[in-house]
Amino acid sequence: MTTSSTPDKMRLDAQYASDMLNSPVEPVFDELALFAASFCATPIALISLIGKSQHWYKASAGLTESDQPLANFFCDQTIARKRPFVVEDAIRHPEFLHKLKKGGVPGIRFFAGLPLITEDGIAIGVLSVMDRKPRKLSQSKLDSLAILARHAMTTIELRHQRSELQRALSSREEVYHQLHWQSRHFRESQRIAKLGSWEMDLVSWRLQLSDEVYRIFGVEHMSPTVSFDNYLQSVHREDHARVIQAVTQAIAGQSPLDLIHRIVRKNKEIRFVHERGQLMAIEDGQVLLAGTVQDITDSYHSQRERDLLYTSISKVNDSVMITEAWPIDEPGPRIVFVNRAFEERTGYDHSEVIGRSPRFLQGIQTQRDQLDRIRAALENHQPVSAEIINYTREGKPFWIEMDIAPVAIQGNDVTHFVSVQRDITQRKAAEGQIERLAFFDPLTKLPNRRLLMDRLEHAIETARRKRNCGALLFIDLDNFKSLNDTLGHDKGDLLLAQVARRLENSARKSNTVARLGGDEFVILLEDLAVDPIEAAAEAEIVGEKILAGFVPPFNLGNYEHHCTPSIGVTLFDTKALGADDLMKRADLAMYQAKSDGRNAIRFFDKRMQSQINTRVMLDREFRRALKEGQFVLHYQRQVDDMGKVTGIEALVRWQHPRRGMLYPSDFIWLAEENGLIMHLGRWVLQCVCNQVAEWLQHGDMVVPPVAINVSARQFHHHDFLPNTLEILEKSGIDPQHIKLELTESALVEHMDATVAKMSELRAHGIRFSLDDFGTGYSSLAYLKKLPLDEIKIDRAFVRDILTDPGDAAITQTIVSLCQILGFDVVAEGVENEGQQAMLALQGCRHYQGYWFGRPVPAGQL
Ligand SMILES: Nc1nc2c(ncn2[C@@H]2O[C@H](COP(=O)(O)O[C@H]3[C@@H](O)[C@H](n4cnc5c(=O)[nH]c(N)nc54)O[C@@H]3COP(=O)(O)O)[C@@H](O)[C@H]2O)c(=O)[nH]1
Repeated sequence: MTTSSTPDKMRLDAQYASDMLNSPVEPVFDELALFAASFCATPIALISLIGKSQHWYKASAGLTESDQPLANFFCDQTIARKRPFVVEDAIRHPEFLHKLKKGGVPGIRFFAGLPLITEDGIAIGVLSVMDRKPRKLSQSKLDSLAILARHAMTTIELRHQRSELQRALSSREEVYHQLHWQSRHFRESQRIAKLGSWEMDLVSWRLQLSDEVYRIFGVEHMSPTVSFDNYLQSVHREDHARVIQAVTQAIAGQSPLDLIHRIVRKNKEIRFVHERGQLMAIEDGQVLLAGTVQDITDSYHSQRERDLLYTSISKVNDSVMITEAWPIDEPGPRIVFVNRAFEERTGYDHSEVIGRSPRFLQGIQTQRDQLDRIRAALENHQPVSAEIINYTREGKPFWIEMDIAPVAIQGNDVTHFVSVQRDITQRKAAEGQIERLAFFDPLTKLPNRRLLMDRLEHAIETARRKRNCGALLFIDLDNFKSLNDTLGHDKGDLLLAQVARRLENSARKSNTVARLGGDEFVILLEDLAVDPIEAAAEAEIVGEKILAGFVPPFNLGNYEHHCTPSIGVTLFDTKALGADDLMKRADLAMYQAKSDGRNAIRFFDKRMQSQINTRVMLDREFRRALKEGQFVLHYQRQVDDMGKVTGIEALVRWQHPRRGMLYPSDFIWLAEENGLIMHLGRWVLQCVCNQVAEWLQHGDMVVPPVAINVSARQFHHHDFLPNTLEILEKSGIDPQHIKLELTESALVEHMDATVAKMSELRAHGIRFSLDDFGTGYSSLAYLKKLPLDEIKIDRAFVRDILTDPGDAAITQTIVSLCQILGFDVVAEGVENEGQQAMLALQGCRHYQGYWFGRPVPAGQL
């Protein structure tokens, strides 16, 4: 229901203040309305309050919904007039005619309203009676209605006062709760913080203390205030003077109160308190000394403990370093503390190291394996001990023994590592000295028998595991005793020291050269070949080097001495004997060398010895053969399927003065082993070039390319390329006449270098043939890379080509492969017509073999 009149702000405020709007139904107003209706004998009575946009019917009797607009209108008029308003017949009232016309015949003809006016004179509502027919209202009745209206207003005002009272009460309760909470909160805070508060009256020197102060001092809360003297009774006697002085100064305004002193509780317990205070002005101009007292006993003790710990750690003789616990990876954990001993030992001031990772202490000699071990432990937050080398600020290495422990200062999480380090440089030096004495010969500085035996045991084990061989060379100086007897022990010692160096020069660094005592030395060779004969050859080479190393005279002061060794050799392999037995065998072999005339090498094993003898002899004969020109070349033709000669292969032979003609299989291995293959290879090339030049000179034959076999060791020698080009150039023949035959094994080693070398030779016109194809790696990958001209099918496949389908399939595959890759293909070892026919059927067009001609001297080709 809306009100048509302009809201009066004051009226609204008054209504709100009276809490009448929106309030529930109250019987007292209903009774008033009913009484007004019956008293005036009207069918309708109303008590309404006029809001901003609404009429609130606080009580109504007989009013229908259709009556409401007109009733509201009259109420608004009453409010506006602020005095009794009577309309005896609405339709006769010219002032309201326009209003009544809009609504047709009005439901209400008679209206008498009394404004409800507050003490402040504000009309907030209306008490009215209405009738549906016109009528008159006597003055006495109107006066009575006015009394009723005042009564209604009084009721409203009483109601308002009651609300005000309630509001005041609830707000007081809230304040009370707030205060209560604050006071409890204050007390709790003080208790938790062990912080009491006090105020001291500067005239009476009496103190008012908070509850917590009593608790801290351990005294009962008796009276509201205590005297300063009383307070002092709890202060430790020795601290009285300080407390009085501090309080006096604070009162004088010289300095705020701030001191730590002891108190003594009744039970004699001593506690530490921190007093703080300052002057404070309160409302009436009075000045107080207000302050706090805090029980700091626990933190005081732990601070003292920390100080003690810090001072102690700072002063201990061991270096102490504390780092954070992370990061373990780069840049490493940061140093947070180092003590004085650390500074003294490393030469670094703590300001230079705090914040850095301890890694700056490491250097070239710091043991990687130890660092890895430490790291692994730290990653798992485990304690670890290690002995490592660190470096001083000047870069000097020193040994430390260090214990690192993880530290968790908060909960269980490791936050730091503490490292305690002792300098063990001297101990290490002493240990080194002891070790040298225990394991090394002081005269020659070589390992002694003890260390040798240790290493020998180890070497035997390694050989067994790796399934290869090792060797023991027992060396005894010939006629050493007579040197000692004639020139004296000084000279003897001098010789022994020099022998030691020469023996070291004869062996590899990985081998052990030891002195057993006197003039006896041993060399332990490890990692020799798997095959005992090959291993014996390797040991023999070392023995030869030793003999050669003794050829130059030894310089013993102003005396040149010639000395020879006798060397006994024994091998050990997977079936090796124990170290002692091996030593005995090598010793026995050495005696054999002595009895065979000294300055010699002898093997313990007879079969080995004879093989070595043969090899040594062959080696000597080979060298002589090169000098005396005992090598010859035979040539074998290569033909096409028309029988035309398309190539020639040069094959070396050794015309041995005693043993007759020797074939490459008898001596090429030796030439490769002793390195003379380069020498022989040069001779072969030279010889072939001369032969080609001669054939070309005669002009009675078309000279096809001549194939020369080149072994792997020869090809990879750094002199091979320049030597070959030099010989060819000097011979003046066209390099097109030369074809180099290489085996697969020679080519797959050092692939890139091989391809480069072949390419350079090929650029000069030299051709390349791949020998023995199919027996080795046969990898398509390397075939594609190599600058080849020709592939030779190994004679092993040709031999059974007619009977073995597998071999036939291989030859067919090789032929097809060559066709695809664009290589010539030559089948070697063709011994009959059937083999040739089969190869021809498979598409091979070039052959070499006894069927077409054996290797023969040039003149018989
Ligand atoms: N580094 C050098 N190696 C060389 C040199 N000369 C030869 N050799 C290498 O020795 C291998 C064997 O040579 P050789 O004993 O001379 O045998 C060749 C022929 O005699 C033999 N052949 C030829 N036809 C047949 C036959 O029908 N049947 C049969 N059983 N054997 C036959 O084959 C050898 C030639 O083969 P290849 O070289 O593979 O073409 C020799 O393979 C070279 O590796 C040298 O100067 N330097």
